[in-house]
Amino acid sequence: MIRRVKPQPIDLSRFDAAIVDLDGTLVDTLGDFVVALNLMLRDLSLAAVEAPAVEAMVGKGSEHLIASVLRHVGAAAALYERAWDRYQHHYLAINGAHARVYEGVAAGLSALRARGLRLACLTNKPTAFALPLLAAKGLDGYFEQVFGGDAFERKKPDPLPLLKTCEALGTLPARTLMVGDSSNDARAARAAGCPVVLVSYGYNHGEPVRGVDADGFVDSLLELSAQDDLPSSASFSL
Ligand SMILES: O=C(O)COP(=O)(O)O
Ligand SMILES: [Mg+2]
Repeated sequence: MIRRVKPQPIDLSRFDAAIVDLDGTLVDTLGDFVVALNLMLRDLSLAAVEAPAVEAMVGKGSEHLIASVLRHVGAAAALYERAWDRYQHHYLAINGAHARVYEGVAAGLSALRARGLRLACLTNKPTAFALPLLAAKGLDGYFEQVFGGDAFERKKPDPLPLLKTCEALGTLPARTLMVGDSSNDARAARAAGCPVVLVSYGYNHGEPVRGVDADGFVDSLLELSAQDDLPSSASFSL
């Protein structure tokens, strides 16, 4: 049976804070990933990868991405250390050059702040990649806290990073909304006890995002922050 959720505005007054994912939610970084990975592969004399294959591998951190790409091109896992070194070098050099902020992000973050929500950015990307990217895209000023995939012992979909981010914000998980683009974000949020809304335009490991167990879906962050006059595609069960 198809369960139809009557579209209704999310009640943002239920929340004190929002934790926002980076890749696939704030910034479309697929171009950066593809360019840095192909420079890495070239240094290792390996075949190049195409964007659709990379898109399905993004979201579980750089270690997972590099190991997946090496497997994808049929390279030996023993090349991992050298690959990681070359990847880091190239990614830091091009960080943000082939990436763009999604529509509605700046306005949506401003609106969430104006509604009194405190904001943290929580990504599986290394912190050393995340901080300069947010700054280069003019998004750093919105967030009180920024945590990368190396900030805690475990990454999303483990709940630990969300629980630690709530702790840093001083907010209760039940009053902290997770905003992401993938099942990784949703699983971490569910396990942490944070309500979760997913954007419809991200990566979600190459799978349709609306099949993920989440409390709602939006087509932009601006849509999330707009309580009135929601387009019909927005649906929430919160
Ligand atoms: O795996 C990554 O590097 C990106 O992860 P994110 O979607 O958590 O920002
Ligand atoms: Mg993401």
